[in-house]
Amino acid sequence: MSMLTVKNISFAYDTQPVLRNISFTVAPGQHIAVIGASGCGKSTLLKILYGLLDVHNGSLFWKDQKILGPAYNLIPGHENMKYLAQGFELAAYRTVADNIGQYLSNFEPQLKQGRVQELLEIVELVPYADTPVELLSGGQKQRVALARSLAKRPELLLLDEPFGNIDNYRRSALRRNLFQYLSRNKITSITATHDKTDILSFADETIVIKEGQLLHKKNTQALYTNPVDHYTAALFGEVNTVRVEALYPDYPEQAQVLLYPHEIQLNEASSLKVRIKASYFKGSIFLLECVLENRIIFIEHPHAINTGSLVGITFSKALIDERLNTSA
Ligand SMILES: Nc1ncnc2c1ncn2[C@@H]1O[C@H](COP(=O)(O)OP(=O)(O)OP(=O)(O)O)[C@@H](O)[C@H]1O
Repeated sequence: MSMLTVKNISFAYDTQPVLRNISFTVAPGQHIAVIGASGCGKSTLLKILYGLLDVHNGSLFWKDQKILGPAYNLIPGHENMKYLAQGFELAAYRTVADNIGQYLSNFEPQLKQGRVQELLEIVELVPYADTPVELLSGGQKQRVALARSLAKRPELLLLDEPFGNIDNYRRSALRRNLFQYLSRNKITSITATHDKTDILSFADETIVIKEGQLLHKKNTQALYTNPVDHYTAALFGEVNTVRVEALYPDYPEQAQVLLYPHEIQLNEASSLKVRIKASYFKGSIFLLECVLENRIIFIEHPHAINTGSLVGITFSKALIDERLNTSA
């Protein structure tokens, strides 16, 4: 049974539609990512799910209960959910521990203290328990807000760019802690994000929004592995559109395929040549910017290649067949 059902919802702040005919369901325990270009409507969707905005058309349900917006519901926000907004607010002069425990009952102080301690550990802020929030960095504040959103054990957690301000060093550990915690406690989550690591490692399913419309809701691995449109594939990083016939003359002239940079290899023997424009160091690999038939493509390679060199490239025929069948 689905926990959340969204049926054909549309929304506009003024006359310009922001979300159009969005429908999907969420099963208990799922972790869902919402991705899409900046301004496509991700934050707006989360606010609607939480009941902070009134939909113009359609309806949404928490289990069997209709989710009502502010026009029909005096207390904004749904009691079984928690929403962590991008512009979260904390009590600046109160300590980290006070902020995290802000909405917890004071009837059983020991219980409350234990809970706050557990949350401090998840967001790795134990040494800052007694520090006033105003003295923290932006990323530390974000971690306090995240801990506070977990405090009352929501059934569904709605996260808007939850790791936006957090440095890479902390981000990976925090992300692992958080999703382990959510899974262990059977908390369902919907995360709006730009970060492909959030998506690929932690989202069972991904919703893709383009200009206010739902383009896909799919298993994340399937969505990445079989890219069907350039917009979606590009949300995961660089992607190339390649004319198949350029390498395999048996294919129809107009056949094109989407290939990630790691799916194209340099090969001296190949008759299909690219001109190297630049090599970008990416840590474990170099990203080569190349010109193929007057278009820019990106290729991953273990080394840098001299700018201006003409090199052969190749890509797997089996992969092409798979891609062409998928997009057919
Ligand atoms: N309060 C508001 N009043 C009027 N227009 C708004 C308001 N909030 C957002 N918008 C507009 O609605 C559209 C969707 O905004 P939204 O914040 O939902 O996008 P987003 O996908 O979350 O973007 P980002 O990834 O940049 O956070 C944008 O065109 C935005 O300018």
